[in-house]
Parts: sequence; structure tokens; C-alpha cells
Amino acid sequence: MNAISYSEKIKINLSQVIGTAQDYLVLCKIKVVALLVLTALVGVALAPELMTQRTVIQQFMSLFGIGLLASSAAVINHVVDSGIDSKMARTRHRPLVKGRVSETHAVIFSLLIGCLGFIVLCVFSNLLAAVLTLLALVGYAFVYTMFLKRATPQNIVIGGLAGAMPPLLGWVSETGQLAAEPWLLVMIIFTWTPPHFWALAIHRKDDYARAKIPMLPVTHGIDFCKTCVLLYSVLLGVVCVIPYLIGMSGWLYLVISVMLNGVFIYKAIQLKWYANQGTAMNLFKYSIVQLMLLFIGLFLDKWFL
Ligand code: HEM
Ligand SMILES: CC(C)=CCC/C(C)=C/CC/C(C)=C/COP(=O)(O)OP(=O)(O)O
Repeated sequence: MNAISYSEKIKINLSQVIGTAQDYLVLCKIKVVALLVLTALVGVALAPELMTQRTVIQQFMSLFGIGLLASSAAVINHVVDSGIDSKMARTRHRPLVKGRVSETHAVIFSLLIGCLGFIVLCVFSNLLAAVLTLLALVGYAFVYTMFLKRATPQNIVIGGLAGAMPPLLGWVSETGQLAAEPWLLVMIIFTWTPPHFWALAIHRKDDYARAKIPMLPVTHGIDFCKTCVLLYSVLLGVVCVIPYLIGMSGWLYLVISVMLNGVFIYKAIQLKWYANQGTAMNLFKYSIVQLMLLFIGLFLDKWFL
């Protein structure tokens, strides 16, 4: 009985040689990139030139270009870190560690989508947006991944700047110019990154210790790390009020932001003084929902009030 057709056999052989589409989506860190692109979309939406000069297709393509370069950076991160990833329970099933995608194929894929992203940004937005997005790629894929991650417990604080850039990239893709307002959005994500990551790192401390990566809970202990999470959460609450104070956003954003950050600080207090087994992961998961809703709040405030 020959149950497998010829075309299915080709598909199976192909997936054994170069990996499946699912593997490539994992390499791109697709959920992270989706949230990055949402923050870039808000950068586009808040920029003053919106609807006056650029078409929706141009705006869509700009976001696509940012997404491609961010994905390209994520693939390089997988290639550089496959040794570390093989030592950690959370990451040991990744496509490169398991050999489902070879290093060569991953590098070629990263180069292809990276070049495509850069060209898309040059064609559909402007050179400044393309160069800044490329700098963010270098910041994450090379400065953070190759150097900072292995060098200092402040790795994710400094490296966080690359991941915080998309609102600015979205804004610049729209206007061709830098401005203070998008830098404020960058500051929000920059302040959000430490509690986002350290909550996970507390839960996964043993993983990082085994891989000899100097994450804060490993180098300075869990208790100190929890204090840092709480302090950054309070700072995040303060930074998030600034868009309202400078008249960049209105009361709807203020209400959403105060509620979301109130819960954030509450969960950080729980983590510091009343933690159980699940508290750190609970804060980590909440941080993702919080940033998403915060940026949706900025968008709604601008367009529906
Ligand atoms: C240096 C900065 C950052 C570090 C070190 C970091 C670290 C991490 C880690 C280790 C994970 C877990 C991934 C996994 O479970 O395999 C994660 C998940 C996630 N991060 Fe971050 N992150 C950073 C910045 C960001 C930024 C800027 C965003 C978006 C704006 C973001 C969005 C997400 C999302 C959506 C997830 C969930 C992914 C999933 O469920 O697959 N992160 N982050
Ligand atoms: C062009 C542009 C906007 C670039 C930014 C790219 C990007 C994907 C940033 C996200 C940051 C992130 C997921 C860091 C985790 O890396 P990790 O190595 O500490 O986490 P891991 O152990 O899960 O791999």
C-alpha cells in the first residue's frame, strides 16, 4: 500500500533538508515581532503627516519592512545563541538546536529577509527610516546578542533600546524626521523591558545559571532582582503619564495607562513580598498584555477622541 503520494514525499524530504515554514516562523520570533510592529503602527498613527501625504499601502509596506528587519535580527539571535539555547530547558527545542534548520539556511534566510526589509523601507518610506531600522537590527543581533548578553547583568537594559525603537521607526517612516514625541514612546518600552524580562529570568534563573549567562537574578540574587522589577514598574507608571502631561495624548489614554500600570505595580509588589511559584510568570505574561493594551490605548485616544 502506497499511502504517501509523490508530492507528499517531496514535501517531507524538503522539510527534512531545509525545515518547515513553522520552524522559520519560530526563528523569526513571530509573536515578539507582531507586538513590535504594533508599536511601530502606533508610531505611524501618531505622526503628524498621517493621511496627508502617504497612502495606506505605503504605510503597510513600511511596517512590513520593519517587521522583516526585526525578524532578520531574531534569526541571527537564534544562530549566534544556539549553543546557549541547547543548555536551557526553555530553548532546547528550537529549530537550530534540534537540527531541523541548518545554520547556513538560517543565515541565508536572515540575509534574504533583511535585505528585502531594507529595500522595502527605502522604496516605500525613506532612507532615514531604513538606516535607523538597520541600526536597531545591529543593536539587537550583534551588540546585545554577541556581546552584552554574555558580558553584564545590565545586558537587557542597554540592549532593550533596540527593541524599544519601533515607535520611532514608524514615526520616521511617516515623516522622514526625528522628533521628541516618538522618543517618549521609545522611553516607555525602554522602561518596560527590564520588568518584562527580569520577571521571566527570575522564573528561569537555573536555566541562565546553567548556560553561564550573567542575568541579574543569577549575579545579584532573586531578592535584589525583585526590588529592581518593582522600582522599574513604578518608573514605568511615571513615564507613561508624560504623554498626557505634555498634551500628546488625552484622558482616554491616561485612564487606560493608569489602570494598566496600577495592576503592573500591584503584581510587582506581589512578586516582591507575597510571591508563590507562579507569581513571576504571571507578571511576565501580564507585561506583554499590558504593553499591547497601552499602545492600543494610545491609538484609540488619537483616532477616536
Ligand atoms: C532586550 C529586550 C528584551 C528581552 C531580553 C526580552 C526577552 C524575552 C524572552 C526571553 C521571552 C520568552 C521567549 C520564549 O518564551 O521563548 C520574551 C517573550 C516575549 N517578548 Fe520579550 N524581550 C525583550 C523585548 C521585547 C520587546 C521590545 C517586545 C515587544 C514590544 C517583546 C515582546 C515579547 C512577546 C510578545 C513575548 C511572548 C512571545 C511568545 O509567547 O512566543 N519583548 N521576551
Ligand atoms: C529591527 C528591530 C526593531 C530589531 C529588534 C529585534 C527584536 C526581535 C527584539 C526583541 C528582543 C528580544 C526578544 C530579546 C530576547 O532575546 P534573548 O536572546 O535574550 O531571548 P531568548 O533566550 O528567548 O532567545
